Amino acid sequence: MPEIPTIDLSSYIRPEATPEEMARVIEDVRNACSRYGFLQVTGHGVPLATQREVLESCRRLFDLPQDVKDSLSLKNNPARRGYERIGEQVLDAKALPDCKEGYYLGREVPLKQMGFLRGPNQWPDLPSEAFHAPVTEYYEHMLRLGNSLVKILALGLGHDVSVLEHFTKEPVVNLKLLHYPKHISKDERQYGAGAHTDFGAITILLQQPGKHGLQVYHTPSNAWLPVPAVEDSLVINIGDLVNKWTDGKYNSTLHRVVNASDGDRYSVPCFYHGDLGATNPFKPGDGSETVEEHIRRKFDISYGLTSKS
Ligand SMILES: O=C(O)CCC(=O)C(=O)O
Ligand SMILES: [Fe+2]
Repeated sequence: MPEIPTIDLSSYIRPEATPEEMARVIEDVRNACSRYGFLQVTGHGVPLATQREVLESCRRLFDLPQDVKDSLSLKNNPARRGYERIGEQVLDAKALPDCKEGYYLGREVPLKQMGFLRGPNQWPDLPSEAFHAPVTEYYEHMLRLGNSLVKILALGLGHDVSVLEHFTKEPVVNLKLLHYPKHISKDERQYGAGAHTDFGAITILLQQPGKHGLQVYHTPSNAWLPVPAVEDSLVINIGDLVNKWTDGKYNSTLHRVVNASDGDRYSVPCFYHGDLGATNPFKPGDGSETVEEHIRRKFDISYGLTSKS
């Protein structure tokens, strides 16, 4: 059975990395992206304590009373920051609504500049050290790692990193805190997250260690490959934007979640969408839609929203 590859990023990230070491990482990432659209990374520079704290923050948030969480709903927020109830998102229209609850947050943007995917966060009423501080710290690491990863991808495609100038100018990078309750449904159409591809450029996913459940579709073997939830490994996957921009050279691959653990499962995907006004950095002037147009269409469909609601 094929396996999603694991790549040690430290030989690219560390300051004393040699050009040969960096080239090796670029090549390994390129192969994983074209073969699977998915990889796991170690040596990514995100401290283990920061990973544990953000997962604890998930638990604290989702343990709040339902009415408190509902008062933070993303549906009332034009920036689409905030809370999604269990069953509110339908990632696979052929399956039942997702058995997960979620919470979006991103860069703090002043209210007067609020627009789709940009604006102030909706912070729950929890002490800073229990939520705001650890989540913000994790977010800063995601920004840094995301910026490195998009460079690695561009280099692997044979481009100079300067092609990313507009795309990385003011990138929309959003975290989603997720909670999957214990899977009890006997209905085979019920998933934690229905089969989908991610909308944006790349996703960096933290899974709660030992809480397996993520499965990736592998076309050549017509099989769903499990991506084990290994401590200190982050899952990276290609989203639809990069798939489209590279004509499928880097694949956005179908994946889904069934909480395989005996209890709650928490995870934290980070969606690196890029600058909302950017178009294809690898083929400038190809007439492709902007990042904003692309994401808005996919996002709104999955929540049954129209752009105005
Ligand atoms: O929770 C996971 O492991 C994956 C979540 C996911 O695929 C998503 O939110 O797009
Ligand atoms: Fe996903």
